[in-house]
This record gives sequence, C-alpha cells and structure tokens, in this order.
Amino acid sequence: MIPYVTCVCTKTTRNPQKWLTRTALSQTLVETELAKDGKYCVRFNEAEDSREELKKFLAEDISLLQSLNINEEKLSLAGKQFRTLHRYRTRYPVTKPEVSRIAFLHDTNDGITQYLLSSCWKWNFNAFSLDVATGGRSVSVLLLHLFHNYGFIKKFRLDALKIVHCFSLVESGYHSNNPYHNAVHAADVTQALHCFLQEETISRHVTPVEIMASLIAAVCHDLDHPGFTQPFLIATSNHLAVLYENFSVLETHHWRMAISCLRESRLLDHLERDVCVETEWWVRSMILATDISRQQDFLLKLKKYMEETSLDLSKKDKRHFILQVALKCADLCNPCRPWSISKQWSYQVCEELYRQGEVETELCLPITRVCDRTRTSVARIQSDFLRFVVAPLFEMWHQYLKSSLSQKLMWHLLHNQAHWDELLQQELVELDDTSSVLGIAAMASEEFAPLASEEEDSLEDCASLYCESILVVNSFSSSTHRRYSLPMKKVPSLKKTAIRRQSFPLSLVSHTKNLPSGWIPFHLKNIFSCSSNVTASGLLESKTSIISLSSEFNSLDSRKLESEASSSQISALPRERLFSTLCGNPSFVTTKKGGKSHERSIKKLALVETSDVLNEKLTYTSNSSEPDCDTDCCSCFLCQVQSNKFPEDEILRQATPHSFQGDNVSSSRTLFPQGSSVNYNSTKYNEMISINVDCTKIRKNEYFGYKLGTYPEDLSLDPQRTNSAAHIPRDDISFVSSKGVDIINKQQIFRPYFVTLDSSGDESMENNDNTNIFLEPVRYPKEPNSMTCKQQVSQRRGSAPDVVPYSQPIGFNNEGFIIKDGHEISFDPKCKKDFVDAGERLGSIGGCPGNTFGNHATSVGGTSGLGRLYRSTTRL
Ligand SMILES: Nc1ncnc2c1ncn2[C@@H]1O[C@@H]2COP(=O)(O)O[C@H]2[C@H]1O
Ligand SMILES: [Zn+2]
Repeated sequence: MIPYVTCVCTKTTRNPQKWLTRTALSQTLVETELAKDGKYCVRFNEAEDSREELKKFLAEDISLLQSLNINEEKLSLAGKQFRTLHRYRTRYPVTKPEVSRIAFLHDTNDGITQYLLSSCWKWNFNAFSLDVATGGRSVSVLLLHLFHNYGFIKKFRLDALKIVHCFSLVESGYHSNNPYHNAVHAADVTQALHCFLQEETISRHVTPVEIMASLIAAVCHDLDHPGFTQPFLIATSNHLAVLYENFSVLETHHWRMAISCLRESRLLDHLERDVCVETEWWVRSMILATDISRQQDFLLKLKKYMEETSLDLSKKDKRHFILQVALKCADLCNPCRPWSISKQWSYQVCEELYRQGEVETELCLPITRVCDRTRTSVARIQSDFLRFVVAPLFEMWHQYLKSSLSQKLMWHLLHNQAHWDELLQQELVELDDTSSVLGIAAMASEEFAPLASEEEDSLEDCASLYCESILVVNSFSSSTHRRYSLPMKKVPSLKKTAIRRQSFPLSLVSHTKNLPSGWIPFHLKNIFSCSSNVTASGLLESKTSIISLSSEFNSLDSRKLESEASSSQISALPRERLFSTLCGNPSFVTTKKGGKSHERSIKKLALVETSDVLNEKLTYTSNSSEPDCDTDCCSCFLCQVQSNKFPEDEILRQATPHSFQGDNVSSSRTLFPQGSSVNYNSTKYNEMISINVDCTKIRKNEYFGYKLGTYPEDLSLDPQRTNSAAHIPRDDISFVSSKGVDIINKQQIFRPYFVTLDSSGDESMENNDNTNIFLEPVRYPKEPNSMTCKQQVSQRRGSAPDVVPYSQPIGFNNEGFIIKDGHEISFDPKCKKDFVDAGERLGSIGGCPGNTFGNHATSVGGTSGLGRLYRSTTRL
C-alpha cells in the first residue's frame, strides 16, 4: 500500500517530493521532478531492479501515484461544483486545531471559557469570544455546558463523552469557511434559544425532552450549510436540490445531518425508544421551521393564536409551535444583539451573500440582487432586512413574551436599525455628491426600489420581496431557460482551488495587490488573524486578534520561505515576544454567583483527549487542580474523571512530576520514567510550564502513537537509524502554565521547544523505565514529520482527505500584512483598507471574522506545526 500521504498530494501547489522521498522504498521507485511551470511531477522508476518492487504496489495505488502527475490534472477531487457538498469534503473546519483529535478543553477548567459560559444566560453573550476562548470549539463546549446545567446528563443518564462526540461531529459539520453559516452561528443561535427557554412564560411548561431536543435542533439548524442560498442550489442543479425536489432544500439537509450526528454518536441510544423518536421528531420539525420562506405563515398563526388567547402551553401542540417560533427568533436574532456583536454578524452574512454573487458571476448566472457587491451595500441590506424581516417577527415575539428580555431585544433592534439607516443615509449622500456611476443611490431608486419604498408596499410585500431575493428563484423567472433544470455540464465549472476543499472557490477570496518591493506577499488564507493583544481579558473583547499561522500552506511559498529562513531573513520570534502577552495574563477572574463575587484563579487547563473517532483510549492529564463541580453531583464529566469512573477501556493517567530549571535546556537530556511529567521552569519569565508527556503511548512498533501494522511500512521509523528520535504526537502532550495562562494553542509552547522521545535501541519501550525525554529548541523550518490527525482519521476511514502537513515552514503573509526582515509582522498603514478588507475576508474563512482577526488565534494556530504567535503593531 502506498503511504497515505503520497496519495493525496494531487493539488498543484503540494510538493509530493517531500512526501515521497521520505522513505527508502519510494525513493527507489518513484522520482519527482520539478516541471518548468513550477509544478511537480511524479514518475515511476522503470529501472530493471525496481520492477519487482513495483509489483508490490496495488493497481489502485499505482493509479494514485500516477495521478500525482499533476501536470496532467487527471485526478481531480473537485469533480463537483461545490466541494463542500461532495463526499471528499474535509470533515474538520479550519478553525479546528489539529493538535488534538477530538481534544477538548473542559469548560470547567478553562478560566476564560468558564467565565464566558457563566454568562451564557445573558443577552449580551458574544459567541465570537467563546469561539476564541475555546479554540474553535464553541459548539461542543457550549452544548456540554448546557446539557450539564440543564441536568440532562443525570436525567437521561447521558455519557459525557458521547455528548462531546456528538457535538464535535456537529461542530465539524459546519463549514468554517462560511462567513456566516458556520459553527459560531450555531452556537449563537443555541445560546439565544437558551435565553428564550429561560423565559417564565415558556420555562414553566416545557419538558426536559423538549428542551434537549430544542437545543439539539438549534445547534444543528444550519448543519452542513454550503454558504449558498436555496435558489442558487436550485439554479445550479445541486444534488441537494435534486434530492429534496427544490423544497426546503437546505433545511431538510440540515435536519438529516442532525439526525445522522445523533445516531452516529449514539448519544440517545440507551434511551427508551419513544424518547428517541420524540426527540428526533422534535428536532426535525423545529429545524424545518427555520425555513425563512415559511416565516409569514408562522407570523400569521402566532397572531391568530394570540388574538384567540389560545396559546396554552400546557398543550403539547402549542408548546411545539412556540418552540418553533423561538428557534426562528433565535435564528434571526443577530440584529437584536448589542450593536458591536450585531454589526459583526451583519458583515458576515453580507459577505456570504456577496460571495455567492461572485460565484453567480463566474457561472454566468443572473446575480441575485442582494448578492451584488457592486450594487448594494451592507447598510442597505441590513436596513431592509431589519425593517422588513426581523422587526415584524420580533414585534410579535415581544407581544407574546412581554418580558424584560423581549424589551431588550426590541431596544437593540431599534437601535441597530437606526444605526444602519444612518449609515445608509451617509452612503446615499456621499454617492449623490460625487458620482454619476450606478451606485447605491441609483440602486436604491432602481433595483432596490421595492425594498426601499415602504410607503407604497405593505410590510408583508416588502418582506416577501426580500425573502424572494435571497430565497426564491425570482431572478430566473424572466430568463428563457428554467435555470434549475439546466444540465450541469452546461454550467461552466468553477476554477479548481489549490489546496483545501472549501465551499467557496479560493480564487475569489484572494486578491492581489502590489506590495512594496522587498516585502513578501503571501497567500491570504495563510494568515488567519492578526493582532496586538493576547491577554485573557483581551480574549473577551471582540477586537482581540492574534496572528497565527495555518498549515494551509502552499509548497511554493514554503520553498521561498525556507530559502528566506536559511538566509536568516526569517527567524523565530524571540521568546519574550512570544510569551510576553501570555505572561501578562491575569491570574484571576471574578465571577458572580448568588449575588456574591468570587475571585477564581485561572490556572488550569485540562485537556481531555477523547477517542471517539480514532477509537483510542482516553487520556486525562490530571495536572489541573481543583475540580470545579459545585454540586458535587458525581455524574458530571469532571467528577467522573476525578473519581476515575471512566469505563474500563478508558484510562486515567496520573503524571509524575519531574522538574528541571532554566531556559537553556537545549542540550540537556534528562531521563524520566514513562508517563512522566516534565516541569519546565522558565526562570526568565518566572513561569512554570508543566509539560506532560504520556510516554506510555509510544511503543517500539508504533509510529506517532499508532501501531505499525495499521500503517504502511514506509511510515515506520527508519530502522537504520538507531538513534532516531520519535516525535511524540503533540496530542499526547499537554501543557499547563503556572501563570494561569490558558494555553489553548499548544503551538505557543511548541514553538520554543520540541519535545522528543529518544527511542534508541530496539528494545520495546513499553514498560521500559529508561525512556529519555528531552527538550530541544525547535529548529526552523522543520520538515513535516507526521501525518496530521486529519490524515490519520481519514486513512482509517479510507476516504481521501486533503493534506495538511504536520509542520510547516514559517512566515506567511498576505496583502496588508508584511513580514519585514523576517522578524515581525508589521502593518503598512498604506494598506489599511486592504488590510481591513483582507481581515473581513480572512475572518470569514474561519467563520468568525467580524472580530475580524480574532478568532483564529487560538484555533488555527494549532493547525500548523510551527504556528507562531505574532504581535502586530496595529490593532484594528
Ligand atoms: N443580519 C442579516 N442580514 C441579512 N440577512 C440575514 C441576517 N441574519 C440572517 N439573515 C438571513 O436570514 C436567514 C435565516 O435563516 P438562515 O440562518 O438559514 O440564513 C439566514 C440569512 O440568510
Ligand atoms: Zn441559521
């Protein structure tokens, strides 16, 4: 069998040579060659003595290898137009750190996350902040928290790990490169629904099963959303549109995805059949209700019920109806959030619409009006959307709830509406003053006339018009063809994206700009965020942003960088710069409980590595102190861990601390018994970082924690090199800083030190007390040394995912960011606009941009083996 990694380097910008030459076998059999156009080709070595060896390859392997000849572009994984919808779509969002498989920061152990979760009943909750704090795991963290707080774990005897598994599946089912329809939106909607469920009018009546089902429906309501509207899917004959016969296409898909996550995770398997059936039924009907084209029906029905005063929630059908409306409101609640948060969502949603417009242009389809970047503005869209779609819904909702919460929603809505109106006015004035081109003003009078002219049209008309423009195939009605029956082959295919399969063609994301000479341009998507402040309190702010690097790295750039690095133009960021912000973190957060303020130290990071996907054992690094279970329930996740109540096939590993001092550990090799913990005390920064290495996982015949037998020979350690050091999989190492730093991104630690395990000799390392652990400074750039978790997962699953090398050379940039002298990223003020634009786009790649550079810091950094933390000189 061919090394997995070689099978997936089909994309033009990958350098297959890197993978192929890694093993002796492939070196003799396969040659790589750099073609004139800078692409790599792969060829079989036809030499006599290679033939026998060649026979070992299976026919399919050979065809895979041949397909590596990317010049011929034979094998395209992008067979369909929308990659996210085809079966090769990566399961993991970009925001997800690859350092851990389904690693999971337990909410009760992470100070910042805990702080955010403790306020998740408040309306000013910021899902973007939670995304940052949890390293892109807002969904699983929030849902576990809610399930625990609602007492479902106890009541339904739910397995905490299954909850995590289930919602991790959900999380990864969202496309993180959608600006709006991503996991952060799911978390936001779920939190809003949670707020509604606390309302006295509702909470008095709903049953636990209904609450649980509603939360599941909320979190899954846009699952696997491709980032395009239904009319678009219909117009492009998307398979989903075909499958669901053009009716509630997306909602039906979301619902089905939701059920598949529930079933795959077996979360409810142990429950009585009718409970399962009821939950699934509830989830289905609630998700289907989010189809915005059904909004008018719901409003009329709600109005009717209220006039008849027949909304008696002790009746199940009425509860069902109200919960459907509640989810609809939660789905559309972003305009009712405080301005800073609401604005962020508005930009996200418009960006998604605009991207669709660009794709429509590429496909020569009529451009949906609200998707035309050149003819409409965010303020215009928002002003209309808030007035004609959101306001009618929330006015009714307020009439129904009549609570302080609903009052708050209305207040924010009106305030935000006024804000957008004002911005729109400014735009109109500016355009009036300056231009004769078709702009917003012209658009307002022509194209958007029906939306703008309140006086002439009733609200319903306007609302439906808006809905039409984003949901119904109105644009095609005048065309001679029925677009939705247009055969696929007539639709020009999208350009191939180079590296990662995304729901949106990258070519449309990137934009080229002339950079000053001597400044290195890099690809947009390689930068995820930028920022100046990485303090814990900063993380709570929407403007936080950190720059970190993704492994989405193209090899051509990488080669350029390698040469830069070797000429010392790019060198590692000095440690103080790397850690200064971390060291500056507060050690305490103040929380309020029962009216009293509590000061809590933030000093724990519990990293729980679960193994639901990989079928591995669970490791709980118990270096975090005090459990934080107030109720002493003994059934919560943490209690289970503390009392070692995990099922037998899961192991609690207790680290035995060893420590040594000093920063300069580069040459020291310190002997530690297996399963030990290395406490590295940085005297310089007065910071203790305990590095817990679970050595027991590394065995003689294992490579990166996996048994040899399951992997191709080529991937095993080189037997010739008796002194070869196996890199401990990063997932098997955890870090805790005594300073209370929430080390979400392990790269922050990995950056200065690379922990290696000396596997010298042929002795089995199992039960061998003489395992050597040593820390050595990372030499940059380091060659990829392992498959990513994603690859491992995919290999096990036998699918063909994309390649993200374990480690990548450093240094990335895109327009607006400059790597100057290779040392720091500074900001060229001249590029400000581009910078901001890029930020918005960038943000959108990870799905949580408005903030704009914020959310990837903790998350995406993790995807790169050499991800680094930079400070930018400018804060947006
Ligand atoms: N602030 C907003 N501006 C414009 N459209 C929005 C906004 N918020 C939500 N929407 C749209 O309303 C839709 C509600 O259902 P979805 O979440 O599927 O997709 C949503 C967006 O298409
Ligand atoms: Zn939604």
